[in-house]
Amino acid sequence: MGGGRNRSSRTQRRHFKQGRENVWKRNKSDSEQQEDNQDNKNNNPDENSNNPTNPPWEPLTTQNPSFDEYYKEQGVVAAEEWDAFMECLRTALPAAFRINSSSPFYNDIRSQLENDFMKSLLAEGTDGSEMEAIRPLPWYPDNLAWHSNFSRKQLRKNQTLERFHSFLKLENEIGNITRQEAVSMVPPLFLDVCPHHFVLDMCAAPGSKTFQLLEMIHQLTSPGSLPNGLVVANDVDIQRCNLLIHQTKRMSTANLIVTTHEAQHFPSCHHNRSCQNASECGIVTKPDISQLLFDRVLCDVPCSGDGTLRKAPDIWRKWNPGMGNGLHGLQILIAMRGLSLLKVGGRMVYSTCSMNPIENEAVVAEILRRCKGSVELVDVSSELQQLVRRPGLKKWKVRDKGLWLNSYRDVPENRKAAVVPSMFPTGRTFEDISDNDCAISTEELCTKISNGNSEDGIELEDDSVANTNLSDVEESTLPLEHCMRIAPHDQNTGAFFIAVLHKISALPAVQKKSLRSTGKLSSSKNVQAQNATCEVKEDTDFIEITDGPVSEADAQVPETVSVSSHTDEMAEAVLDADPSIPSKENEAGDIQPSKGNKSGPEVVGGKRKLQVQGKWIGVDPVIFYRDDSIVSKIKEFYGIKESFPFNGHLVTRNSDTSHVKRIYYVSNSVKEVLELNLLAGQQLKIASVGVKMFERQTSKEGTASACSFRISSEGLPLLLPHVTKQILYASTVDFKHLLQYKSIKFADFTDAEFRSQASNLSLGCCILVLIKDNQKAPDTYQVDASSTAIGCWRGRNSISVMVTAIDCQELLERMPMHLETDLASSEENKPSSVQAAEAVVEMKDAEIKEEN
Ligand SMILES: C[S@@+](CC[C@H](N)C(=O)[O-])C[C@H]1O[C@@H](n2cnc3c(N)ncnc32)[C@H](O)[C@@H]1O
Repeated sequence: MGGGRNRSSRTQRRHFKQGRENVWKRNKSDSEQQEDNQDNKNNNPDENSNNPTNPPWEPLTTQNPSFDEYYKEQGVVAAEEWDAFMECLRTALPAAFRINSSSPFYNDIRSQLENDFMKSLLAEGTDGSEMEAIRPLPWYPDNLAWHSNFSRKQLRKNQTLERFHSFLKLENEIGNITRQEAVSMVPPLFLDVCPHHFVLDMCAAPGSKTFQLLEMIHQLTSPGSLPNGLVVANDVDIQRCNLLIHQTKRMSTANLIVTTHEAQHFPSCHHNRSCQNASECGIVTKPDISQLLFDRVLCDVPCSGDGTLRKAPDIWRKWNPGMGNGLHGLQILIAMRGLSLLKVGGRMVYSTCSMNPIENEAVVAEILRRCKGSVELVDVSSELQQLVRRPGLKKWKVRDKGLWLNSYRDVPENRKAAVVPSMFPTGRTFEDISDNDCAISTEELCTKISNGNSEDGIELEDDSVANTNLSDVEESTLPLEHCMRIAPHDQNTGAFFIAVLHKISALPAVQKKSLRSTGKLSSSKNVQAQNATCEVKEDTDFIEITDGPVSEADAQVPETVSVSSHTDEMAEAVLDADPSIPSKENEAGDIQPSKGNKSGPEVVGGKRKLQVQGKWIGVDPVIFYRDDSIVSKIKEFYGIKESFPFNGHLVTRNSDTSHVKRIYYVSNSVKEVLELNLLAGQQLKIASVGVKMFERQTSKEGTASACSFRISSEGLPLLLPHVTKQILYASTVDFKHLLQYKSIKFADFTDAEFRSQASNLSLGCCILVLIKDNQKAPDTYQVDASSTAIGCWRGRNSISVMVTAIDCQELLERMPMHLETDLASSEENKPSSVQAAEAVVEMKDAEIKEEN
C-alpha cells in the first residue's frame, strides 16, 4: 500500500486514454492493416491477387535506402545479421506490460497470469504459438513484466485470448498494470534505485519510466508510511507533462514532484541571498539540504526514435541521418546538466530509443571527455544477465549532406556549424581551431584526458595520438564497449541504447568567457560549432551549463542561456512581468501552456524567463497549508492519530488559502525540497506535487457535515492506518452490496451490527473497510497492505460509495468471494431502497466528476 493506488475520476482516465500513446492500438491504415494483410497473405497468398475487389497486398513503406546505407556503413549489426535485423524491424512489435508492484493486487495479477492465462492458453494451443503469446520477460525481476505476442485476428479467434485482452484493458485502466514497451523498462532497472534515493527523471513524459521509478521508491514501504526518497519528473513539453501527471496519478504517491523545465537548465535551487530567513518564506525550520542534488538521474533524452520503427512505421518515410545530427548537441547539454545535478557517488543512466551512434556513443564519449575522469562508464555486464545486449560501438562515421565524414578534418568549411567535433569518435578538433578561445579549452581538455590517472576509474588515453591515419575511420579509446545496445532481433523487441555512468568526483570547472557576451558569436559559424565543446562552467559550489549553440541543425532547439547570475535574471523577469495574468487554482494538477509557447515558457525573447514576484507565469504556486482551525477540524473528525505528521506536509495550489478546494499531502523528502525551493526563490516550476488527500465538499449535504473536507481516494491508503473515527467495518456481503448498488439505506444492511455502526457515525465522509474472513472485531482489526477500503458518504439514512464505477467493478472482481450464494448476480436480492438510492449515487458521481 506504499504508493497506494488511485481510484480517480473517469474524467481523468478518459483524458489520459485519449492523449496517451497507445502502442496496441494502431490505425487501421498502418500496422493493423499490415498485420491483417500479412495474416491474409500467409493464409492464402493467392487470394488477394485474384480478387479484383480486394486489391493486391501492398506493404506499408518499410524501406528507406538511406537508412539501409547509413546503418550498414555504421556496422550496427554484423553483415551476416543484416537480413534478420531488417526483417525484424519490418514486423509489428509485440506488446509488453508491467504489473505495478505497488498495487495491492499485484500478487493476484501475477498469479492470474502464471496460473490461469498461461496455462489455459497452453491447454487450448494446437501449434504452440499461444504459449509464446504470453510469457514473462526473463530479464525482468520477479515475473513482473510480460510479453504478449498475438495479432488482433488471433485475439478475436481465441476465447482465452479475448478474456485476456479484456483483463489487460481493465487492469491497465485501473492502474494495476502499465503497458510499456519491453526495452523501455530497461533503463530504470540499471539505475539501481533504493527507497531513500532522490531521483531526477530529466525528460520524463509520458511517464512510463517515472512510474517504474516510483515503484522502486515505494518498494518495501509499510502501509501508512512513506519512503525517504522522491522522484522529480521533468519534461519541457507541457501537454506531455499532463499525460505524465495523469499516468502517475494511478500511483497515488506523496513522493513525486512534476516540473516543466528545459532539462539542460534544470535549476539546482541554491539558497537565494534575498531570502536567507526561513520564516520570511513561511518555513518553520530550515531544510537540511542547501542544494537540490540527486542520488540517481535518468536521462532518457529526446532522440530520433528509430529504435521504435516497429511500433511507429511512419518513421521509415521520415528517417534521415540529419535527425540524429540535429539532436546530438541538445543530448550532450541535457546529459551534462544531469551529471552536474548528480551527487558524487551517484549513478546516471543515459538512454535513447535510437540506433544512431551520433545520439548514443558520440554523446557518451563527449560527456566522458568533458568530465575529465570525474565520471566513469560503468561495466554492468554482470547485471540483468538474461537481457541480451551488445557492446557500444567504438568506431562510427558522420553522414552530412550526402557525404561520409571520417573525422572532423573531413568536414567542409561551410558545414562546420552543423557538424561538430564531438560527433566523431575522438571528439578532436585538430589544428583548425587553434586560433580561438575554445581551442584553448579543448586542447587543455585533451591534455588533461591524456594525463588522467587510473584512480579516476577510466583509462584516460590520449585520443589525440590514437589514430595517425586521419583519413581512416576514427576509433574511440574510451571504454564505450560498456554502453549497451539492444538490437530488435536479439529478443524480439524495439531497439534501445543505454549507458550507465558513475560520478566519481565533482565535475571539473572550465572557466570560459562567454562568446555571446563578447559579441563574437554571430561573427563566425566555426566559432559557434567549436564553442559547443565548452559549455561547462563552474560556480562557487556548483557547475552549470552556459551558452552552447551546438550546430546549425540545432536551430530548432530552444536557445540556451546561462543561469549563472540568478539575481540579474530575476530583475529581468520582473521587468518582463505581466501582472495581469491571474494565478488561478488548477488543482487537478494540469498546467496550462503559456500563450504561444508550447515547448516551455521559460524562453522568452531569447532570455530564460524565470519568475514574476516569486511565481512562474502560468503555473500555480505551491503553498504550505497551515490553517490550524481547518486542520484541527479534520484531525478531530477522522480521529487522525498525532503520530501522523501533518505539520508542513499539507500544500495547496491556491494562494487564497481560505478558499482552498483540495489539500495535497507531501512526504518528508518532498517537503524538504519545497522548503529549499522557497528559500531559493521558487526556482522550480512545479506542475504537480504530492498526493491529493482532502477535498472540500461543496454540495448541500456536504456543507452540513461537521467537516467539510472528505478524504480523497488517492490519499486514503496513506491515511487509513492513522484514522480512528468515521470507520465502518463491513462484512463481505454488505461491502459487495455497496459496490454493486452504490448506495444503501441503513435498514437494508444484512449485518445488524454494521447497521448500528453506520447509523452512529457522524454525517459526512467515512471509510468502509472490508473485514477479511468474517473477522468481526473492529477493535483488533489491523489495517495492512492487503486491506481493502473505500471512501463513502454517511448520509441521513444511507451509506453511499464515493468511488468510480470502474473501481467498483475492479474491487468486485478482486474481492475474496466465498459466499454461499452469489448475491452479486441476483437482482432479486437487491435491497429495497436501492432504486431510490441510485438517484443519490448519480448525484454523488456527478459531484466526484465535477470535483476532479
Ligand atoms: C524519449 S521521450 C521520454 C520518454 C519518457 N522517459 C518515458 O519513459 O515515458 C523524450 C522526452 O523529452 C522531452 N524533451 C524534449 N526536449 C526536452 C528538453 N530540452 N528538456 C526536457 N525535456 C525535453 C520530450 O517532450 C519527450 O517527452
